[in-house]
Amino acid sequence: MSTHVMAKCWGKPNVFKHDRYPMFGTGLVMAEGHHWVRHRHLIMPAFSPLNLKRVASRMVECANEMIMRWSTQINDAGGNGIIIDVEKDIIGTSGEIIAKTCFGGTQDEDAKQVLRKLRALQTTLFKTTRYVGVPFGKFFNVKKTIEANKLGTEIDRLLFSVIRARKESKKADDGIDLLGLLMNGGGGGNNNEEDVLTEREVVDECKTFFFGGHETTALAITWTLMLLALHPHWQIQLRREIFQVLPRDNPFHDINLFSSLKKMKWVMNEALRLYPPAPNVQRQARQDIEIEGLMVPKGTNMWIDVVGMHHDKELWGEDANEFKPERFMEDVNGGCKHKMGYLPFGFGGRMCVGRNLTFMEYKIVLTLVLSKFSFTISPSYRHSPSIMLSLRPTHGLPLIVQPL
Ligand code: HEM
Repeated sequence: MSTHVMAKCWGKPNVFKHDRYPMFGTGLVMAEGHHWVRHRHLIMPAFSPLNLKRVASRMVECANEMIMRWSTQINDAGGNGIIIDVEKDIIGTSGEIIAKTCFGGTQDEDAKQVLRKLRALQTTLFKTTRYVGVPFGKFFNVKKTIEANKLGTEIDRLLFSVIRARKESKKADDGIDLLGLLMNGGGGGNNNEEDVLTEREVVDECKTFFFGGHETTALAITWTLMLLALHPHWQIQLRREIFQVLPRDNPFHDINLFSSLKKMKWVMNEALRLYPPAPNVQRQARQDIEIEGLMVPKGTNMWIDVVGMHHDKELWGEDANEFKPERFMEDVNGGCKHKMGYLPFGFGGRMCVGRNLTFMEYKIVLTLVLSKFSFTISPSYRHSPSIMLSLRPTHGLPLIVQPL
């Protein structure tokens, strides 16, 4: 069966669309059919390399603030190094980055509130035992469902007010943050009414970017730092590469040089293989589908276990569980025996729209932290990855951070 036919046969499970509505609304992650085609077409230009280059300086600003906080903490403690919960700080920084990338730093307080409420919403939806998809399941935990809807409405209200304020103020940098681009038809030069998102649609896309855009990227960086702390020779290799490729006095002078950070890319690919921040992808059969003699009846929900697939020895070989960035040296698929075996950003037409933003943020943050500090695992670290929509370290990531 061709990929084209497959794409039309599968949709997002209805059960998740309803359950996750307060978080994503009908934003791109949940959209389908014509609605999805229109949104994807309008949103893609906002993530073009040119637009991303324009927001790079905001990423550098946020990452530098974190570096300065760490340096101050280390100096205050005598200058030799301290234990820092790196996950917490990286998620905070990534939240600031997505807020600035979305809102351009013009509505900082609103952005912070959106992030706080989204986090509370995530805890309500995914940290408690709820019976999603179980018949009458919503009656088992009415309180949590009401709480989630309330938070969803509050986030909507905040975002509507941000959009209206933006329309009234017409700030000079409106066009260079994601919100400005979405409000102007995605930055693709669209002027047709059909080609401009409504306020409601912009709100849902902002929620999607805010949530989908910061935690995943932060976790990619967090798991990478854990792996580098465990494999110091890779830490040294990346640092050496950074100093060879980027000018020491102004590393972000030319963002095009990032493409020469080859080892950093292998390390990122390997971290995303071992600890994919999006640990599973779900689909529902929109019609009866036959796959190599197997009949999947219409309505069937399917989970693609990305973590399982990324650790499958039949696909990756006996060293599947080992950290070996060099497997990506010659092959973007890391030598996986199946072309669909490596899916950190999903697949086909629904592949992650924000991956270039992630690559940029990942390289900026890693360049800055590795240029200033070395990392070792803290004795207090307990390895316990768990899934709360994304794959995260349950007890955070305490690392010993030392100045170079
Ligand atoms: C390490 C970082 C990231 C990972 C691992 C990741 C993972 C994914 C995956 C697996 C999908 C496919 C979901 C599916 O098919 O059901 C996806 C879609 C999506 N991602 Fe990401 N993502 C990341 C970063 C981002 C960022 C930075 C943004 C935006 C600022 C973003 C926005 C989206 C959107 C809007 C979609 C839906 C695309 C569509 O259905 O057309 N993601 N992402």
